[in-house]
Amino acid sequence: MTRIESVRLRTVLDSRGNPTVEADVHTESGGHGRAAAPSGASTGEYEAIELPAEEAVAAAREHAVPRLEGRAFAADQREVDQALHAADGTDDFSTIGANSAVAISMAAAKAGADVLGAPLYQHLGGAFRGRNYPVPLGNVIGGGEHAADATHIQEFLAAPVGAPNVRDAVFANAAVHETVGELLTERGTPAAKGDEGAWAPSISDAEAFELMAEAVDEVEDAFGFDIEFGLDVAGAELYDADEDAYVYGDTTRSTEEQVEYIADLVEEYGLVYVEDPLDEDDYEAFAELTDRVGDRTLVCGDDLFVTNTNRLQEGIERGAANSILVKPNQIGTLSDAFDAIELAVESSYTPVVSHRSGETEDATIAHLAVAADAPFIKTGTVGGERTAKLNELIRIADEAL
Ligand SMILES: C=C(OP(=O)(O)O)C(=O)O
Ligand SMILES: [Mg+2]
Repeated sequence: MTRIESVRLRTVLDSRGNPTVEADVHTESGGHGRAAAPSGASTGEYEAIELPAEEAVAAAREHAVPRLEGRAFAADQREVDQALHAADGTDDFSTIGANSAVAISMAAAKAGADVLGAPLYQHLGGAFRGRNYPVPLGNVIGGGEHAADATHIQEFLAAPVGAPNVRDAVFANAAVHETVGELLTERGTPAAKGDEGAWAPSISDAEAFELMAEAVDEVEDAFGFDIEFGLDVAGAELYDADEDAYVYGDTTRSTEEQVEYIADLVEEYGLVYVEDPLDEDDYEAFAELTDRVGDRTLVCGDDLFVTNTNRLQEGIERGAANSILVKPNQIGTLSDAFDAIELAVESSYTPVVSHRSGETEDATIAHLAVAADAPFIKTGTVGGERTAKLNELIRIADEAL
């Protein structure tokens, strides 16, 4: 019933104005799914390979499409994703590109859901999913690789952990974003926005912490529920291997000092979430920090784990973290992303489903988070490619798909 009739690939615009891969999957029974690959800027060294979009399209047309058309069934996600792996023949999707793979994988899932007449989250997660919603982590102030001349820490993330429902949580994050904008105006600090729509003022990290604390308190009072905040440090971008130190402009910190610094920040600001506080190769320092603060905060591996079960397994064995960021395009298929989530949950690691800095209007990750019962989703705060996911979460909760 869901046999794939055609897979069409093209390049479309992403939010940075770069070309990215879009896939259309049609089934013989008339089902249709469309999905587009996102793209990172602060990418992890161990991610699956994103090829230049046109190259990825050409390679997938040659190697993957013939294995899918007339052969694979869209509703059999494992079969589709195994066909993508077989077509690629490498362990990092360097033949067809993880960008082609993930676009086809997600489009097939949507085509399968279309034929079955089920919302995507239910097709992926089953009948018992759709009652829990992830808390959105909202990027409010940012710099690093996402904006020039802004904070060293890549993302300051509002975390409305006390929100009674997903809609209130989404609006609370937007309110924190707006409040930070007002506070910046009051201080006479001009601010453009970075790649994910977060404010990107030329201020110190210390000032950003002050602003976050003030804005979160204000919005917490207005909304009447608990709002905390967290960080994506993107430590691999700060780490300089030659100096063996974390470089924050004129300030450098040794690994020991970095662990101390982050532990102090967790204490001082009650951070509920710290992503990539250390370099992507340093399981040991991750473990040291997790040992110190893992009972109070999520220590999340993004570049550390790259949604890869082998790297996650190593992290679990070494006690490196207690949370994993899940980005389907880091690993190339929805099946691989689900495997990472399942291994995480079995090992009491909290999965956090995430967007990339380069995005499209594709909202698959909203469905993935609900399907997998992920407690958190990181998908920005404002801006059309970010609200595409946030509004989809609101629609899922409203059963208005
Ligand atoms: C979303 C992120 O940024 P990018 O997509 O640039 O890796 C991140 O680092 O978590
Ligand atoms: Mg990150």
